[in-house]
Amino acid sequence: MTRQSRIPGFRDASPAERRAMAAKGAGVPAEALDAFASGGLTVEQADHMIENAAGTLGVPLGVATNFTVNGVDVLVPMATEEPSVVAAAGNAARIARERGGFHTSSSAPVMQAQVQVLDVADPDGARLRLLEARDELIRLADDQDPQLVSLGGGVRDLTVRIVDARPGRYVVVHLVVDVRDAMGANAVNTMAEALAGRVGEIAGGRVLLRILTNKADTRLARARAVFSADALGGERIVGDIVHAAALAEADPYRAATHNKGIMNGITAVVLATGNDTRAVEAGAHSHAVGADGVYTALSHFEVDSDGDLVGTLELPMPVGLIGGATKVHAAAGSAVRLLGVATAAELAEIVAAVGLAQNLAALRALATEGIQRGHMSLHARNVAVAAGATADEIPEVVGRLIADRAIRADRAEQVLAELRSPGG
Ligand SMILES: CC(C)(COP(=O)([O-])OP(=O)([O-])OC[C@H]1O[C@@H](n2cnc3c(N)ncnc32)[C@H](O)[C@@H]1OP(=O)([O-])[O-])[C@@H](O)C(=O)NCCC(=O)NCCSC(=O)C[C@@](C)(O)CC(=O)[O-]
Ligand SMILES: NC(=O)C1=CN([C@@H]2O[C@H](COP(=O)(O)OP(=O)(O)OC[C@H]3O[C@@H](n4cnc5c(N)ncnc54)[C@H](OP(=O)(O)O)[C@@H]3O)[C@@H](O)[C@H]2O)C=CC1
Repeated sequence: MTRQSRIPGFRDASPAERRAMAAKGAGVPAEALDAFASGGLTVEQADHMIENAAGTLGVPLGVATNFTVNGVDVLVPMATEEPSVVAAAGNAARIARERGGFHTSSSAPVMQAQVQVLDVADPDGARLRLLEARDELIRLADDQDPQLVSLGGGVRDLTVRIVDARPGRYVVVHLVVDVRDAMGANAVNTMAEALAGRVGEIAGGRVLLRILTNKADTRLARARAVFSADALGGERIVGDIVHAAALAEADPYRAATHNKGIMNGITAVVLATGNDTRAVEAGAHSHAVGADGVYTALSHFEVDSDGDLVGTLELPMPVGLIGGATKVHAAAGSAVRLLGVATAAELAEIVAAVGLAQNLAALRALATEGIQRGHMSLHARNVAVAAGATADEIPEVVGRLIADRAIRADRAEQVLAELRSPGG
């Protein structure tokens, strides 16, 4: 069936209606999204997931509309506590779909583990001895995960670096592993630990660390979209968005905020699908450091020959559909069903598209009216609730805060007091 992510009336529906509309749009049974209603995790389940579990923590789960990725409509589950993130993603996706939506690609799902060797008398000699033993070491690593190998994954390469550090020179072996549909940390860590003894013998040193690197620059996801100048508001706004992005490329102070905007979208999808947000964030920020050692923007914006804006984003995306919490958390399972993805690569590419959308929405707001009007209008609901407004009172309090352009706690309390006073 054809999937439909452009759903009239979605924003004005109730959460239960939205679940039904989203399931219909994604072509999955309505009950596939039931876990979104309960949060998908009991305290008993939580007790099996982490140590000293004392409960669970609820996070809002929204669905971003309007996404088209590689010609297919996608409804995107986003877990976030921040107002305006889900609206902004849907807003940019609506603009992108005019020019065909997002186009994505990814490298093979390859992760790397590092094995650090200390006290090596001849690091250059050790490096070549390890490379001579490459086939033996790869076989030893692959033997640790026959299931992964049978699925078409397994070790793809073994490389050796010499790292000059303060106390001396370290020989560092990199095990390069195709982890298929897993995030891969457990898989590659098991392999790295299994290699340690033999690597130490061959190098003639003492093995210390044996662990995945989160600088996952061999596992990249990419997204590209064209945003029409008309839909963005004209040539001047396109130019100003390019200037806004250019500042992020040139200035680490702006780059950190620019990339935070990208991660607003990325982390929300990564969390919703039960993946490791810290791994993705570590990969993204390490990738944002250029060859010159300077932290810069992860995305790029330029103007095409038609005068439209072209946005591109490429970053490490170590996400999986197997392992970690992805399979045990019912709401994460629902999120994956909503997305309709069958491989980790498909998930990674959609996450990159959401990151680009999020970035464009923020840049457009910043290059035009500023962030506060759109963001703070949506944040006004939080301010009203924090001031003690009940469900019946929220719309009136929010309306007055926006009209007064004073989205502040003290003003919300004042408005509430007025509303509750006789004749208010
Ligand atoms: C907030 C909007 C979207 C309003 O934008 P708008 O133009 O006032 O909204 P609209 O009513 O014309 O609606 C346009 C589309 O936005 C979506 N939309 C609009 N409102 C809703 C809503 N209530 N619920 C659900 N969806 C909503 C929705 O997709 C809608 O189209 P539709 O599908 O309905 O045809 C816009 O101002 C925007 O995109 N702002 C950017 C907000 C943002 O980036 N927030 C992130 C938090 S700020 C931050 O942390 C990062 C930052 C900004 O510092 C990063 C950086 O500096 O680069
Ligand atoms: N630095 C970091 O980022 C670290 C992260 N972690 C955590 O590691 C966890 C992720 O580890 P990960 O290795 O993904 O999880 P798992 O070990 O749970 O899952 C991977 C395993 O699943 C099996 N498998 C079954 N089907 C597939 C398939 N289609 N594709 C790939 N593997 C398949 C494989 O073999 P088999 O059946 O033999 O297991 C594979 O080894 C996360 O919870 C993360 O938070 C842990 C340490 C460090």
